[in-house]
Amino acid sequence: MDVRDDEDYDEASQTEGPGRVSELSYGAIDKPRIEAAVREFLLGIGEDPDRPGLAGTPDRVARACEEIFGGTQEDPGRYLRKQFHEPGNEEMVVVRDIPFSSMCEHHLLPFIGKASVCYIPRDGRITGLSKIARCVTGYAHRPQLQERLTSQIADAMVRELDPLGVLVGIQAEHTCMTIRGVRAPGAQTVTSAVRGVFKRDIKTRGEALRLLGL
Ligand SMILES: Nc1nc2c(ncn2[C@@H]2O[C@H](COP(=O)(O)OP(=O)(O)OP(=O)(O)O)[C@@H](O)[C@H]2O)c(=O)[nH]1
Ligand SMILES: [Zn+2]
Repeated sequence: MDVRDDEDYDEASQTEGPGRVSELSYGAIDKPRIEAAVREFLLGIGEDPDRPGLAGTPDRVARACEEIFGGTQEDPGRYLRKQFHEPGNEEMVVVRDIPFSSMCEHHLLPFIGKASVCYIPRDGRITGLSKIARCVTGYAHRPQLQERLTSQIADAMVRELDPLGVLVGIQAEHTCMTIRGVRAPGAQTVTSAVRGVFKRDIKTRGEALRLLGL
């Protein structure tokens, strides 16, 4: 069985329900199982899964799931291990407005937005800029909560780079709040995760928030 290797994986929140552990292979996409479930789902909403328009749908959804949830067994923090050394550089780095889409774990509906990551390297220990965006995308490829996504990115930065500080901000629109339920289109959820010097130093945090446009 594949076991997720990221340290901050919140096992406690994943243990609800009967017989889960024996049935689960974290991060493995079992396409036949998804196809069977989609067929059941179509029956559940009163559709005929064999009508021509829907005949290919279970396969399509299974392939879409590979794109949306694929790679969840890998640690997205691994991207940050591509590092460079600029001795003495302890200046703020900001990668702003990284677009992402993720799936809300409560409704399995997308939430879509932008993530911004700001950090201050410790003695010039920096990572490739694209690796920060890859890390965001990696954590987004799971059933998620926006708050958890935000913290996981910040914690991966701390773990892999040991920076002086990290601030992650995410702004997203949750379709579970727009196309159903409360139906509040346009409502934006903003979350932040603050680590290290940004936690202690209000002036530095203010500068970071300004650069992040938050
Ligand atoms: N904190 C947080 N809540 C989320 C996120 N995504 C969805 N939710 C919320 O999860 C909650 C689930 O509430 P429930 O009462 O169990 O579900 P529900 O009956 O479908 O709730 P409504 O959406 O209010 O109709 C809702 O308030 C959602 O808005 C997220 O990323 N973070
Ligand atoms: Zn939701």
